[in-house]
Amino acid sequence: MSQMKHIDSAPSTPGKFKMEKSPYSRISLGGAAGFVGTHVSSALKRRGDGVLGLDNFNDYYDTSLKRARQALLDRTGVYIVEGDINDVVLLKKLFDIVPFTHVMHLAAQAGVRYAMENPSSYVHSNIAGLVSVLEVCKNANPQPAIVWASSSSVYGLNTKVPFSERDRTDQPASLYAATKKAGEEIAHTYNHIYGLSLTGLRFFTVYGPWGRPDMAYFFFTKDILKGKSIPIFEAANHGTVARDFTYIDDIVKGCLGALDTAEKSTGSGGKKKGPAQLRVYNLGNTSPVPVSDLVSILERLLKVKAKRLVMKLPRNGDVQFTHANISLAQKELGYKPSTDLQTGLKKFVRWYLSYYADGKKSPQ
Ligand SMILES: NC(=O)c1ccc[n+]([C@@H]2O[C@H](COP(=O)([O-])OP(=O)(O)OC[C@H]3O[C@@H](n4cnc5c(N)ncnc54)[C@H](O)[C@@H]3O)[C@@H](O)[C@H]2O)c1
Ligand SMILES: O=C(O)[C@H]1O[C@H](OP(=O)(O)OP(=O)(O)OC[C@H]2O[C@@H](n3ccc(=O)[nH]c3=O)[C@H](O)[C@@H]2O)[C@H](O)[C@@H](O)[C@@H]1O
Repeated sequence: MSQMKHIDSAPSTPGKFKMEKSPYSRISLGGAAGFVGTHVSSALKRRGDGVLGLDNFNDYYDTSLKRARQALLDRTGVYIVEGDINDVVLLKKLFDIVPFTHVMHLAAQAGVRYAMENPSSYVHSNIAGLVSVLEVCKNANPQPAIVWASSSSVYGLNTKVPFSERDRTDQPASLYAATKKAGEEIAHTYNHIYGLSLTGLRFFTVYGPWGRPDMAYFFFTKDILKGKSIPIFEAANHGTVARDFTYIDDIVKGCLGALDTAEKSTGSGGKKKGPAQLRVYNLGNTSPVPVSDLVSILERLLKVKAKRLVMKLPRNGDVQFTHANISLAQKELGYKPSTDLQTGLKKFVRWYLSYYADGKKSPQ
């Protein structure tokens, strides 16, 4: 019942919620109050697309940050309906109000290590939730094109780098990775049986302003400023632990490229032009940086020396090294990341210091 109350409060006519500006798209954005969702929603809105957000505002991390992102989006004209992607009645109602041309599906239980604490939240959002979204999309007329977030974690224990889309993804190191891999297989099924157009994006460790407090660059910043020690994982084989850290603005461009090149399905009554798209792309940065170097950059930007606690990489779902081959996304989506880690972290730190400056908010 409470879900219905939320949707009843969604505007059903254009106003703040403008959806009808042809030739622009009408986009349903799941996970809009999340880190990536906030940036993608506002970029879409800025260029004239209609966006309706959906988010359940769960408390995996500080909900006040999600509410602050919501307030930011509200000012740009993006409305977020509060509800769960597993609520099929709610989803159908949204599709009745708006004939969406595209679905940008970013809602998920993110985070690699938390999967050991709360495995069922991953099954709920990343498997059951994805199926709910696809069930509703399959029955919608017209059928929307779907772009959704997979993850670099699907490469799992594969050590052949850089990872390209054709490489093996059958050795996930975490339950999170397994649910993202399952999502890719589920996408295959809905494309095969129902002709849904589906594009999966394997993001590589995204960072930037309005980011996620559970991610290392974010809580390292908080703890360095507090003078607390930070655990830096070192591989048992003494090899480098590194990530292909990717700045949020580059990821946004990749998402928009994927939406713009996604082929719309024709819906139940229409004639299909041919087999619907089923695509998957790496969205990374091509230059992995050791985690210890990330800490050095933060030290310089914050002008505080970190208390480093170097420890053996625990078996906690983390993989040792990620590196994206992005040539496919470059060719087909026009994806061209342009922000290096130093520049991107500078923007993050500037945001962090100003966001928490007034002392009324504190990072949790
Ligand atoms: N940030 C990264 O480094 C990264 C890397 C690879 C993949 N991804 C994927 O990209 C997507 C966005 O990630 P993010 O970093 O913005 O994470 P996020 O946690 O900030 O955003 C996800 C949003 O989805 C919402 N949500 C979760 N379960 C929901 C449900 N059942 N119903 C409705 N809303 C729900 C959450 O409240 C949250 O606001 C996720 O699918 C994530 O797995 C992120
Ligand atoms: O690219 C991806 O697919 C994944 O990127 C991130 O996962 P991760 O790369 O593990 O990001 P962090 O949790 O921020 O960790 C970054 C690095 O810091 C290291 N780390 C983390 C925590 C810590 O206490 N110490 C430490 O050294 C990790 O081992 C890792 O190498 C996101 O959290 C996932 O949601 C996402 O799916």
